[in-house]
This record gives sequence, C-alpha cells and structure tokens, in this order.
Amino acid sequence: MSISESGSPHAVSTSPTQSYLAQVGGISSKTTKALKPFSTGDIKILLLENVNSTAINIFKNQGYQVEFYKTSLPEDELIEKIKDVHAIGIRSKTKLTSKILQHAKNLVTIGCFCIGTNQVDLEYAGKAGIAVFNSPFSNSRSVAELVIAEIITLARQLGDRSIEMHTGTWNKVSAKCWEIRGKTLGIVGYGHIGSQLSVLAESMGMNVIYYDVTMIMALGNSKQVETLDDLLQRADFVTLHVPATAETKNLLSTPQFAAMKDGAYVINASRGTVIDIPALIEAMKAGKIAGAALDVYPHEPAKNGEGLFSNQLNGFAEELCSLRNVILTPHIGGSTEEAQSAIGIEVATSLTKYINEGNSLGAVNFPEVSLRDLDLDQENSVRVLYIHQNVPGVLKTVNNILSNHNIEKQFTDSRGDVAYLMADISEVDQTDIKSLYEQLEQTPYKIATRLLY
Ligand SMILES: NC(=O)c1ccc[n+]([C@@H]2O[C@H](COP(=O)([O-])OP(=O)(O)OC[C@H]3O[C@@H](n4cnc5c(N)ncnc54)[C@H](O)[C@@H]3O)[C@@H](O)[C@H]2O)c1
Ligand SMILES: O=C(O)CC[C@@H](O)C(=O)O
Repeated sequence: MSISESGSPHAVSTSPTQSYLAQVGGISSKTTKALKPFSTGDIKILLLENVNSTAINIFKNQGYQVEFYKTSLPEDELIEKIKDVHAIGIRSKTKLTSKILQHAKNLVTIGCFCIGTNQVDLEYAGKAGIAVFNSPFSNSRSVAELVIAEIITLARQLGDRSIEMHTGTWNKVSAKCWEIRGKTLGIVGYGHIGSQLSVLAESMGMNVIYYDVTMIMALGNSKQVETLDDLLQRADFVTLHVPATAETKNLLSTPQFAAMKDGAYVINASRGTVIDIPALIEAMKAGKIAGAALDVYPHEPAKNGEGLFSNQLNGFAEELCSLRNVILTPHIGGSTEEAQSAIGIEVATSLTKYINEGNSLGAVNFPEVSLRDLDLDQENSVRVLYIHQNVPGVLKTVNNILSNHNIEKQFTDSRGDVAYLMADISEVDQTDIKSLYEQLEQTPYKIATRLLY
C-alpha cells in the first residue's frame, strides 16, 4: 500500500481520541501516540475460511472495513477480491499462489489464522513486500489432545465398534485390542506439537522416542533417536508432526511401512503430503499396519458438505474408507473453541500492529523489525516504513532523503533478498510528507513505502 493509493497523505488524524485508545487496548498503550495509516476506515480486510469472531472484533474496533466469508473462494473470485484489499486472513485451504498474489496491488499483509503457512507462496509475498504472519502454537495443544484420543481409539478399535453399533451389530471382542500403557510412541518432528504430545503420552504410561532433523532437548523420559528408521523399527505408534516441505513429501511410503513393526499404527495430523496414502492402504491390506488415523489429505475440500471427500478429490478415497480401523477426520486437529479464539486474537493483533505501526515481529517471510512507540506529544513525527531490495547503497540513499529531519530512531534488518527499514523522524512539516514519500518511492531498489503519522 502506498499513501497515494488511498487518498491524500494529509488526511490523517495525528491525535487519537480517548475512545480510540480505549478500543485498541493492548495494541497501543495510552501513553503513546497511536500511529494510523491515514484513515483506518480506508483499510480493507478480506477474511476467508470462517476466521474466528475474535479477529473480526479486533479489526472492526480499529475501524477497518471487514469482508467475511465462511469458506475459501474459487481462484477467479479470489483474484477479483484480492485486487482491492490491504490485508487478507485465511486458514489452510486458501492457496495464495504467485498467480493470485500478482493481482494484489494494495496488499500489505497476509494473516494465516493457523500454524501452517505452506498454502502461501512466501517467497513471492516477501519479494512483493507483503509480510505474512501466522499463529505458531495456539492450536498445538488441541492437536496433541486429538492424537492422544486417536492412539487409544486405534488401540481399542473404537471406530469400528462404534460404526458396528450404529448399524445394529453387537461385537464384543478383545482380540488385537490393547492398553497403551508400556507401548512405544514414535514422534516424527519434535516441535510445538510433537513435544506437547510427548508429555501427555508419558503421563499415560507410554514410552516416547522421537526423530527430528535438529537436536532438541528431550522432555521427561523421552529419547531422541538418530534416524527415522531407528524410530520406525521400535515404535508401536508412529505419529507425524513435521511441516510440509520438499524433504517431508512422502516421508512415510512403502519402504518406511515395511521397516515398521508388524501391527504398528500410523497417525498423521501434519500435512497431507507427508504420507503416501496409497502405500499406506497397501500396507494395511497386507496386515502390516493395524490401524491409521488421518486428519489431513493431499487435496481437501474448500468448504463443508456431503459427498466432498470422494475419489474425484483424492483417487484413493473410496478404498481408504473401506478399510477397517481407519479413523478419518476433516482436518480438525486445531479446531477447538480455545484454539480458534486464541488464534483470532493473536493473528489479528499481529496484522493490526503491522498495519498501524509497521511492527513486523513474528513475520514468517520478512525481516522482523520493531520500533518503540512514539510519545503522545511527538506531534511532528513521522514513521517511515521502507521495504527494499537487499543490495548495497540503499541506506545511504534513504538517509540522505531523511537527512533534513532529526532521525529519532531507526532499525533495519534483512531476510534473503528483502530488507525493511523503520525510522521515526521528527520536525516534519505536514507539507514535507508528500515530498518525502515521493522521493522514497523514486529510489531504485524500493519495494514499498509507507509513512505513518
Ligand atoms: N491437523 C491440524 O489441524 C494441524 C494443526 C496445527 C499444525 N498442523 C501441522 O502440524 C505440523 C507440525 O506443527 P508444529 O507446530 O509442531 O511445527 P514445529 O515447526 O513447531 O515443529 C516441526 C518440527 O519438525 C521438524 N522437522 C522438519 N523437517 C523434518 C524432517 N524431515 N524430519 C524430521 N523432523 C523434521 C522440525 O525440526 C521441528 O522440530 C505442521 O505441518 C503444521 O502445519 C496441523
Ligand atoms: O485451521 C486450519 O485450517 C488449519 C489448522 C492447522 O493445520 C494449522 O496449520 O494450524
């Protein structure tokens, strides 16, 4: 976004009212000047995928214009909508590819109201000066609890017994039904979710081993193993908690299932690409794997509805559904009231702080830069936000442009090809602002400029 795109740079309120300060609460403190990007009423936010009402409230309290949809949008509709907005909030279903993002001429920031950010072309967004935020751990506990439930459900074949009862069949069996006490849980990926799960599993009497590409401190009595194969050979239950990357694609496939114990169980609540589902089906049919719980799939429907989980979407769907002791859930690992409400607050706050103050702490694709707030009495101060290509000589040019004013504070950082400079300058006449903006916009390595005051 540039100030010229949304009206006059002079149409700015520099002295926040008491009611405004009361509304923003944690976002700006009472003793500091609330910076606003011209009129906050000009800011347009598009929220998809039923993002929680806590987020809508935060945005509305800021005075932003909010357009809300319960579902994701088809590509052509999304391209139309994204042309106009300054921020977009999504969850895991909306793919923000370069094809879509190239139409987003006013977009300043993207909020992923979830943990995963693989649905966004992060590199393209960074190079276009769009900061992406997520919620790194607000739903981790919910996922860990779901996995605990699935471990017991698989061990006791609860899914099958329940389906049988629903269809009138009484089938009281104990064969191949187990306690989980004393069994070994193998966790692949010992990050926020994996480590939380480790603590819960141990408290229920399980032995925990884990494999991770980095060395991570073991919680409780758990033990890190050196190779994935090591884990597969020893675990009774294997659960996946890694991100979707090129390295984790089909992390479990035919050779890995073959390496597992006979009668082991598999759980995947990470991303649908991490497990080769047709290979899992074969391993289950061969009796090698005794049960599986899947929450994520290579292709997932954009909305809720009957008949959407079909062979048309994923060629294996019918065969998978026909197998016994398979728990299938519609990507609900993080879907609890607690998690969604916390994520709504966390991500909406990050977006608001970035839009209103330029503070990029927590961005996943972008230099993380923050300046302390301006005091209320710093009336003639302007905050310069300047995103540029990370090449030599830029700072010299920029500071030359700012040099007629007092630079109160300045912070710059880079990440890959992109750098971000924040500076508070004082003694700025309102009439200077337009000229400052134009000079910064004309610099050769500029990606985006915003001036807040
Ligand atoms: N089902 C759901 O609703 C749901 C909810 C939240 C998160 N998730 C997904 O769960 C996954 C894990 O989330 P998290 O918050 O614990 O992530 P995290 O970043 O905290 O932890 C991931 C761990 O995986 C490790 N790792 C990366 N590549 C690896 C590899 N090739 N082999 C072994 N370890 C590897 C990392 O070092 C890290 O410790 C993500 O894919 C996330 O998108 C799903
Ligand atoms: O809520 C969602 O759509 C995604 C949940 C989960 O996969 C995440 O990445 O946090």
